[in-house]
Amino acid sequence: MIEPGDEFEIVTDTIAHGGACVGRHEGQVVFVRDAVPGERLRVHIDSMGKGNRFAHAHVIEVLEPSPSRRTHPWPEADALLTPQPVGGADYGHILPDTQTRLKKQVIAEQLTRLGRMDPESDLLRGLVVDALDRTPDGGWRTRVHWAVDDTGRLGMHPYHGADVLPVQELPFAVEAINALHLWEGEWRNIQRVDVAAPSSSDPALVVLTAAEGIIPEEIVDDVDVELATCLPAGQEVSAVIVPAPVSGRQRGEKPEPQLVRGTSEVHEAVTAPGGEKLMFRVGAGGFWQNHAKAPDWLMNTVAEASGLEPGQTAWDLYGGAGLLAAGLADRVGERGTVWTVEGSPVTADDAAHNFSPEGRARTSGARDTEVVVTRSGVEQALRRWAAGNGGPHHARSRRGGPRADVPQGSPDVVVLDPPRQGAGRRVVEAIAGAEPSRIVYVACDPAALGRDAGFLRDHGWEPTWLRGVDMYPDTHHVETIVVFEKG
Ligand SMILES: C[S@@+](CC[C@H](N)C(=O)[O-])C[C@H]1O[C@@H](n2cnc3c(N)ncnc32)[C@H](O)[C@@H]1O
Repeated sequence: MIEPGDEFEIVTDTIAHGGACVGRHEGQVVFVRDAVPGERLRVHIDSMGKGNRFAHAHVIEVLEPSPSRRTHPWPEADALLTPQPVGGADYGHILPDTQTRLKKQVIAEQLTRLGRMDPESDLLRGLVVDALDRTPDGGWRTRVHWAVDDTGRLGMHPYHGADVLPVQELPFAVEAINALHLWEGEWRNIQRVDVAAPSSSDPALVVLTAAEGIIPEEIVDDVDVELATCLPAGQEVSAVIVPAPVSGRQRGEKPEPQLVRGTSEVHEAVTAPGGEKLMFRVGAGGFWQNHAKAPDWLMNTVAEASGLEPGQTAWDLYGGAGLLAAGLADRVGERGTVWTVEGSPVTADDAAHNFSPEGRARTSGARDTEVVVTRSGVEQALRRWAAGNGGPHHARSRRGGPRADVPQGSPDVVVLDPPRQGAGRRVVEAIAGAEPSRIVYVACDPAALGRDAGFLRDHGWEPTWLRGVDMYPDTHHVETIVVFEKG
């Protein structure tokens, strides 16, 4: 029987969802971090899983390396160099082509195991995972964050740990982020530092989250001095301090965010399907895709996968600042309708702005497209839609007319792009109940996708198109797009 603290040799077999490799020791399954399939390793058992049925381990020594192993490009994240590697690059020790191949295996495995798809189906056998290029500076991430330690220095957390380990330059970040040298500051009274480096000519936006009990207004001057210490001469930046998040139980007025320099938003430039340049406003803390090349790829791929025709109606659930909605609006044109639903107040406000007359997220073919932006949880919005469209909670607005915040009529296509936990049974069933002809599921977690694919298949929806995209290099994360059609 394996116990925490045990050390032994093991040969790793396959890759598992979540980044670890699977091996066996005396008949028991062991999930080994920092490994590559097919390696002989010496491992240390860190913990046992549910009912002691499996164990979690990390590598102490590589006895026979895989030909796909490389020196980790980031020493602070290299498990062979440090006992507490920082998170955020758990595939860094694997050659890039092998990373993509392993991600393909994980998608296929989750769609088979949880989605009950046939592993021998043409779709799974022909699965392609595209890899997005990095920017010329070698980075890819346009959104990063650091934790702050007790002395005000920037750092990152280790895998599943609360410590803050000092970290300076981030090798995966685009140059515009590392150029700020923020690690040279002492960020007292700050608990977290986020940076957004936009694709437009706007300067990067630094969002500093105040420590618990600190009022942003009182530390504006300190933060400004610290910025002056770090930034190279002539380096422009925007910076805003936001208050510490409040838990549901805390009462009283929340302190206001305080602008320190520049503006509290950035603009993101994206190339639409016909080649036009669109611009999206993204406010401080608002959602935007992380990989510099992801917005173009996603907008274009999803628009095409939707198969939408002029005059049709599309739903864009978990819509963010309207990235995918803009591509859908371009396809349905001036007689069509797009309904986009977003739960975060900042991001929903960005979407509303982006499709307003002042916004710049419409292609020339979508100037008059009806784009309805609803700030709401998706589940609640779908309930309101059902109530206004003869569903189980059929109802009119309080004034007696149709409900203003949801469109009338059924969708032709539903696109959904939920966060990691996926959409879940209730949302999936509500979408199926709206009877679109096509559902396009954009997933950042293959296991949640597999589970939701299983729900859709229970209702007679079958995957008809599938594509992966490796837009999180050096991590185990991967994006998958699946088109489902009825029957
Ligand atoms: C993966 S992002 C996709 C955003 C957008 N499609 C894009 O590509 O930019 C998911 C979005 O869903 C929002 N969100 C998360 N849970 C939600 C919920 N239950 N209801 C509505 N929106 C939600 C998040 O704020 C985030 O903007």
